[in-house]
Amino acid sequence: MAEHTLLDDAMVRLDEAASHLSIDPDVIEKLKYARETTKVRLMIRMDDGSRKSFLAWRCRYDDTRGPTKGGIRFHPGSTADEVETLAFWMTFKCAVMNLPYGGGKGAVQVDPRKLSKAELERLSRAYIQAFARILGPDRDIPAPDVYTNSIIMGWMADEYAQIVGQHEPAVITGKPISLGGSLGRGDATARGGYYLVRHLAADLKLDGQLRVAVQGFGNAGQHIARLLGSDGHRIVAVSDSGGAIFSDNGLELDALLRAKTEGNSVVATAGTNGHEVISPGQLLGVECDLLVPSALENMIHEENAASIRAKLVLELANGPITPEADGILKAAGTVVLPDILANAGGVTVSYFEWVQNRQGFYWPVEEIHQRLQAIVEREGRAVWNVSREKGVTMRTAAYVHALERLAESIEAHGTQSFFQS
Ligand SMILES: NC(=O)c1ccc[n+]([C@@H]2O[C@H](COP(=O)([O-])OP(=O)(O)OC[C@H]3O[C@@H](n4cnc5c(N)ncnc54)[C@H](O)[C@@H]3O)[C@@H](O)[C@H]2O)c1
Repeated sequence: MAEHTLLDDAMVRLDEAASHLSIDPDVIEKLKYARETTKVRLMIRMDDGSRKSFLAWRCRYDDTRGPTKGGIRFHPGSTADEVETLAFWMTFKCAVMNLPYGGGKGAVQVDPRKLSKAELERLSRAYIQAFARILGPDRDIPAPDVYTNSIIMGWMADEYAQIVGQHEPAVITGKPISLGGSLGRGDATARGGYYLVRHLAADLKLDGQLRVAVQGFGNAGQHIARLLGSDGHRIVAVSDSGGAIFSDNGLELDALLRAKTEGNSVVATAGTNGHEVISPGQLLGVECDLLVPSALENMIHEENAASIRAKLVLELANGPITPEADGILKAAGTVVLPDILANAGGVTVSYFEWVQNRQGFYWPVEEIHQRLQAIVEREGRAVWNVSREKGVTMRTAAYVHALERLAESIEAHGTQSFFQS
């Protein structure tokens, strides 16, 4: 039997959305396949003088609505299937938020924790050397993703500038502020999700202090814990790749953040402040109102979805719930705020960074937050309305909302009926 890929799962969502709309078959034909996916081997010199090669990809999935936009992931498990699926999701995410972008994504199959800083810099620059002809502020604009960060984006922007012979900060977003990055990019992904939950709280019948569990404690996970914690909500469980930690009275966030800054897992805080170690599986079953998957894709699947007790799931990670698990959560009455809406704050502030780079005029952080909040609330409300009107989940509603926009753009180039008339 053919292997069931991540992209197959993504197509299930596309077909489901299409079944609620009357759109031209041309649109589906265009969105079923990536426009281009380039695979290369990056060869770098290691500190010990040896050479080592790493597989790398860049996918431009669809650029009908604008230049392709999407992060670069450094992960040992990355594959072409994962890159294309993430690029497909970016296509829909940008359309949900009405950003003038298509979707793209990139990855290097590497465990960056095993590289020295100098090796990491050489690898980041090698990525840009390999893909410079695909990239550009009007073609394809990368950003950070799992295990990449603003320092890496700064090296990459510098490498691109050296290749094209001029300053071109808008080619990449998520840069350090001093190199043309935007204020507010650091916590944008979590902040977008936070604004979404706040905006829909009354509709979702959320009231008072929430109990929150956060799976994955990197950029997205740490910031959502901080934002919700500062509103008085109780973070009762968090996990990272080293394990999970729980406190019924609420975890001490400063201790968790300190552990991460010192390069440790959250489990290093066990035994202090009432923190106790639980298994990663137990985290999903913790008694809470809100579960925030903020790690990797497919973490919530057929085998563990039934253990979830949260009433609401905010998908800060991309694709953390499989279609089978979606069905289980729907049957249990759990509302899922889907990735393409819930974590779109990151790409939205990336868009602001690109706009500021191009206009050469930079906004204060308050303006970034206001603009982000306005877009999240506008599109979050639109998706909520589609969900009510069509009686579908928030995920299907988000896909329907995005697909309508994509269809309009694709159809504007002419459809079968146009060419036959
Ligand atoms: N950073 C962004 O702007 C952004 C934007 C949109 C979506 N996302 C998505 O959010 C997710 C997290 O991204 P990030 O930028 O926070 O990455 P990150 O590398 O900063 O953090 C990832 C976290 O997940 C943890 N993790 C890995 N395997 C785990 C496991 N098996 N169980 C529990 N935790 C595990 C890691 O230890 C780390 O704490 C990804 O799906 C990413 O695509 C990020």
